[in-house]
Amino acid sequence: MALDSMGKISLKCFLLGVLILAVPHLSYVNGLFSYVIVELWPLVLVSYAVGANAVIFLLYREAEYQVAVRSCLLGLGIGIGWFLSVSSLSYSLFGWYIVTLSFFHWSEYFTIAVTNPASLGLESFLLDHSFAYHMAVVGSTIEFALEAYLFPDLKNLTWLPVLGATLVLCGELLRKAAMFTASSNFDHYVQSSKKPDHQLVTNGVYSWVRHPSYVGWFYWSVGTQVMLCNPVCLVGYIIASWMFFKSRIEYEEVMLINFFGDDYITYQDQVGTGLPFISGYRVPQEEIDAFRTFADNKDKDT
Ligand SMILES: C[S@@+](CC[C@H](N)C(=O)[O-])C[C@H]1O[C@@H](n2cnc3c(N)ncnc32)[C@H](O)[C@@H]1O
Repeated sequence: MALDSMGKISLKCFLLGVLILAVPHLSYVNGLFSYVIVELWPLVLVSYAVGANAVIFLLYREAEYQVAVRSCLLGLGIGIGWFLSVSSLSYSLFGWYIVTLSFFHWSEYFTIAVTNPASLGLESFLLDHSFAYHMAVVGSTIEFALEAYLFPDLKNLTWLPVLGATLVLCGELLRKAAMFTASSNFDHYVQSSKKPDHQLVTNGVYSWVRHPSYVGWFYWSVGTQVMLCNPVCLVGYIIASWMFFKSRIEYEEVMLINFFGDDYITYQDQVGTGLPFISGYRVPQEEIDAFRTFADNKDKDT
């Protein structure tokens, strides 16, 4: 798997953004420079962010610039989230949330750049996923801010955020493992017509569950709300994500049955979807029996 030029630009600009983490360490330098860093550190961080974006503006044009600026901002998100998480007790969980979101969106783009560059586009960042997704992020931010103000003790728990972070990490790992396993067969858009090279994947994490990337994303999104100790959004996220993946899996499986026929139906019999109370699209048993009898007879005739 070779990394194409957009993937390289994305990686470089993301790292340029993440490098903001090094800025406080410059305070070890003696003299006036050190004084500026220690006393005026918010200004120094803003200057770094502006400087990094100016470099990108000078280096890249058009499509490359669009990828570069998004990657850099997501890298800066990692740094800013980290600073927030270590500098303020009541807002430290929100800092982790920013780190989590920034890494997720950048790594979606980068993983597609590595595994399926033919389908790579700006939308691979999944930043414009849907209006509902944006509302979910805004809703969780508002709930966190309100509860941090009204019930600060709720945001000072330790075991719940650790549980949430574990869910986020496991969900992220499972999703990325699915993307690497399915490779060029994985597309952010559900395909409605079969590409000539589209193959059915049933190995690796696809032998554990039929929809590993959705299972990963489901637990990742629920994990973010556990991590934030957001009870209202936790319930909302479970219901909304479950409904979203239920309808998406049913639609996707109709397409997959069209593409792969009996091979996919056999796969469905052997492996579950991986999401609770979601069984996917099932062809009625009589139709499967009729089809298999027809296929057997056809084999005997030839
Ligand atoms: C966003 S990916 C999600 C894949 C899968 N549902 C999962 O959760 O890992 C959607 C694309 O993957 C393809 N796809 C889903 N399952 C597949 C499989 N087992 N083998 C090959 N392609 C698959 C679909 O055709 C669709 O275009």
